[in-house]
Amino acid sequence: MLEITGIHAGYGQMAVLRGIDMRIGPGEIVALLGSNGVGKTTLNNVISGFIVPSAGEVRFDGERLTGRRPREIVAMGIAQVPEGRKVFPNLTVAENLELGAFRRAGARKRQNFDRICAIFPRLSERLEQLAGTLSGGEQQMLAIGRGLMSEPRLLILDEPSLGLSPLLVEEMFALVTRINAEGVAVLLVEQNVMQSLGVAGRAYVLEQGQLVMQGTAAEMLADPKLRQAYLGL
Ligand SMILES: Nc1ncnc2c1ncn2[C@@H]1O[C@H](COP(=O)(O)OP(=O)(O)OP(=O)(O)O)[C@@H](O)[C@H]1O
Repeated sequence: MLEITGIHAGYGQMAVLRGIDMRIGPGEIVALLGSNGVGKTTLNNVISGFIVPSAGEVRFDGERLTGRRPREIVAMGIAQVPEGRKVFPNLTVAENLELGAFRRAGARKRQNFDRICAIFPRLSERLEQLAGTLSGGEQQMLAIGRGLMSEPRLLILDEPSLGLSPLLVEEMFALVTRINAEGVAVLLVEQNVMQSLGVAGRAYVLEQGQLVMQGTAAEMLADPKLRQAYLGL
């Protein structure tokens, strides 16, 4: 479904991504693992159209995404939930969700709204609350809910577990599985290696702008290099 080929990208003179090849199939959960500053967010922004790569291309269902505007990419079926719970603090939960549905009207919008309330009961109990007064975990759920309002076939989650308490981290990963069970493919960008490999079918490891490891979650977990470098085992 998503095919990334030979992507090079950076900021000005600084090269960040140096030849990335990646595939995500329909209905998969794929984890993109790597420590701080290796280029994970940069790759997300290339997929979402916020950064134009200097070389390579991204295709979705065979159609070229590279060079398209972010809103066109959303309309094609890819939603990105950026790192850091970027909700509109002075709008209510319901209004934040509505904003995610800019390309849907009427009955479809209502259906999506109801579906998201069913996935996130915590949000459905707080629809009229200002988003800025939600807890950190609730804001993260709202950001994901807003992404789902555009009915994506691929949802990109950038560090959804960041800053959450251990219990909420568990809940977040369970939510990822639930969203995926509804047919949405997920690219899960995470530093939380163990839990990501618990829900993902496959994973890639990014180091200094290059993919250094890839395989099924089971292969990754059994790999001595990964265990040592990322799990300290
Ligand atoms: N707008 C920008 N201008 C210049 N450099 C940038 C910009 N955004 C990111 N960088 C740099 O690009 C490199 C990769 O950043 P990126 O945010 O992609 O990493 P990351 O793997 O997502 O890290 P983290 O897990 O810490 O979010 C870093 O060295 C960062 O400082």
